[in-house]
Amino acid sequence: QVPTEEVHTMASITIPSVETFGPNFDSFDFAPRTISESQTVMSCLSMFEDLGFISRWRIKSETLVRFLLMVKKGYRNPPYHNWMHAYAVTHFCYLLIKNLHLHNYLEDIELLALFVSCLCHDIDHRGTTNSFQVQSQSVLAALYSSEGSVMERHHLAQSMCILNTEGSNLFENLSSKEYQTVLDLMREIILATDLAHHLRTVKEQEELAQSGAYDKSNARDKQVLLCLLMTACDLSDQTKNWNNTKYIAALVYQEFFSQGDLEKALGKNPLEMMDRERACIPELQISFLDNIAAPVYKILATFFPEAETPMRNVEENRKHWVHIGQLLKRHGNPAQAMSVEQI
Ligand SMILES: COc1ccc(Cl)c(-c2nnc3c(C)nc4ccc(C(=O)NCC(C)C)cc4n23)c1
Ligand SMILES: [Mg+2]
Ligand SMILES: [Zn+2]
Repeated sequence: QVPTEEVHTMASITIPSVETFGPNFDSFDFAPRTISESQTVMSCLSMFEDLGFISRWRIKSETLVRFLLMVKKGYRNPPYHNWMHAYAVTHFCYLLIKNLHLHNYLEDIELLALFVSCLCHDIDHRGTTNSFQVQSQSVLAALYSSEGSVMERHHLAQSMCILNTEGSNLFENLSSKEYQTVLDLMREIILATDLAHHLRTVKEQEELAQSGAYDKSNARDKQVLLCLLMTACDLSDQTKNWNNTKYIAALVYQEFFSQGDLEKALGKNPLEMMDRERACIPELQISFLDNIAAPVYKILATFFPEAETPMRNVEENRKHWVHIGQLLKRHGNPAQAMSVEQI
């Protein structure tokens, strides 16, 4: 259900080279959110082409364009979990494949599944958490709460719907065995984007990285690596410049505080990080970096020395939050929650 003329126009053009979108488009320091939203679908075409996916998997350009437009349309517009988040996450996956020579660690079909999962991983997100689905007894909770990872199961279901729609099935020219494999991989990868799942597997990721005994023929090793790479893509806004990090925090807390407002209206007590009256953003972000984001990029850099830049940038961003926190203590009333505009 995307306009046919738009599909034909975009499918008929020659796909621009990635350099069109910036000289260092393939460097870890490139911030994908500097690409305007109107250019994102075209630049996804360029990434598919540049990664060799179009010829390797015999993807028809009309099908690819329709798939990308359907995925983009599948995202709603909450402050953070919108199409631009999916685009930024997908761009980081492109950087990983280009800069870390992942072909020595993973099969081609696993890289395809990872890249497509990045595009789809948060589709139809409502800007609220899994626990909010259960608390508010949403339709999605009714469908999926018995298995957990409520939102992630919904993102997966929406992705499968698009792939099952005539004309937007990216994998139409894969063999039936390849087709089954890529869908199984997308299921694992998208379900792994639940932070609760990540927190259960991060220890294993660390041990595998430190052991130096990664074995490409070991299915579990490849699964653990894929989960690490997916989370590294999902949190990659933390690996860019301070301006980007500051902007992302404003978006994330707009989303969190809106959920907190809803929870108060429902007579529930929100978590401190969702309560605009209580949250101290610098403090919360320092603990998010320390407990969740920084370890991911440390482990990534342990696996891949070429991934040092993202790790260093996260450390840099933490220093900025410490500085902001000090300013707030010295000049602001510590009890007064910093408004997101003040960041
Ligand atoms: C990978 O999956 C997700 C899902 C949802 C979100 Cl919002 C994020 C995410 N992406 N950027 C951020 C930033 C800048 N700060 C965050 C602060 C807290 C949390 C959070 O969920 N804390 C709960 C605790 C039980 C882990 C998530 C944050 N986050 C990632
Ligand atoms: Mg998600
Ligand atoms: Zn995400």
